[in-house]
Amino acid sequence: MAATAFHQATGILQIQSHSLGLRQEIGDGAVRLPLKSFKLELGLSKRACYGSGQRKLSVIQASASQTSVADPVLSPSNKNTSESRKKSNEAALILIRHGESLWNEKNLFTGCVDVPLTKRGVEEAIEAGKKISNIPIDMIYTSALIRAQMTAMLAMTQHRRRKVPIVIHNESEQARAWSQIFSEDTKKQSIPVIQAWQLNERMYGELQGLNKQETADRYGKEQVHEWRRSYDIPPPNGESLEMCAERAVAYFKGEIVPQLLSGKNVMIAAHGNSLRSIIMYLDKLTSQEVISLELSTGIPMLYIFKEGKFIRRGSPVGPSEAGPYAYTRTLALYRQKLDEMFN
Ligand SMILES: O=C(O)[C@@H](CO)OP(=O)(O)O
Repeated sequence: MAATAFHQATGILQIQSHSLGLRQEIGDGAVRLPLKSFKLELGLSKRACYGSGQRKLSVIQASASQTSVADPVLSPSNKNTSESRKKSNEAALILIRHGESLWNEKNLFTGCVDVPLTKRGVEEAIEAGKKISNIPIDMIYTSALIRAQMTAMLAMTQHRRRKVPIVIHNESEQARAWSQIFSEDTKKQSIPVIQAWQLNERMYGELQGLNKQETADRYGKEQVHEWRRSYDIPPPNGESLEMCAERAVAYFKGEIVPQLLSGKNVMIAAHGNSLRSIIMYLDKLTSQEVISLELSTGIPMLYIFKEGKFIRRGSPVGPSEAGPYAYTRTLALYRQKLDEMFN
């Protein structure tokens, strides 16, 4: 459980947390792994160490001179939306690993095999959506795989802003032409969803479809752990985390960072390993540190992009978003507006 207090005057949100939603995995059975020393300080990107112990996180609010997030909900009648977007000096980045898939449930190596969610995975995605229902989202990126796409769409059913996520089809001229929208107002009430294979799960090579436990029994626990978690050792004919990072992080830098720079708030729904590679980049983890980075299914993580830096805001642990997130002033204002408009 997490205890929080938000002080309106100072804008300081304190979280007392046992866990930050990262976990240690045995097969695909999740065991939560509280962080040993995880510091959140604005302006500093801290390395995460993983171990046990209770943490008290104090997140100091950004300066009061910040302007609003890029969403007309903050200024429905304001004609200067683009101007405020230009001035906006922060953007939210949500990362979410897909909910449980049918092969997670069966403890099979999945990789790029396109397997849908279980009922539990559907529920995880909906719960995740509740946790981020007050965070602004202007663009959604998913992998090309259905488990990530289902997760994003199910999560968005819970968003209070009620914008419509719309999959962008750029795969051919015809697809582009046939999916055009002819109303600017309708466009404003929608969120583009971009599907990118570069965000796919790491290609697991000849392990795809094999049972994780049986593979460990056959090749030894250590060998399988090396294939699954090391940075640069690929599974047979598959991608190492390093190879996965070459495409996922390149895509993140080339396509997603420019959106954040323009003030857009972004959600990425992807996979254990494509997200591990992105988090390794965001948190500046070493190839040793990334070995112990494990992500739970369906747990959204929030970063703030500000002045070219990614600041981790913690991760949800409670049943709602009230505890997990250290809102910045901008996010708190966005939420307040949603309260005023939709309550
Ligand atoms: O099977 C997979 O594709 C992944 C994620 O479920 O497995 P691992 O935990 O080994 O990264």
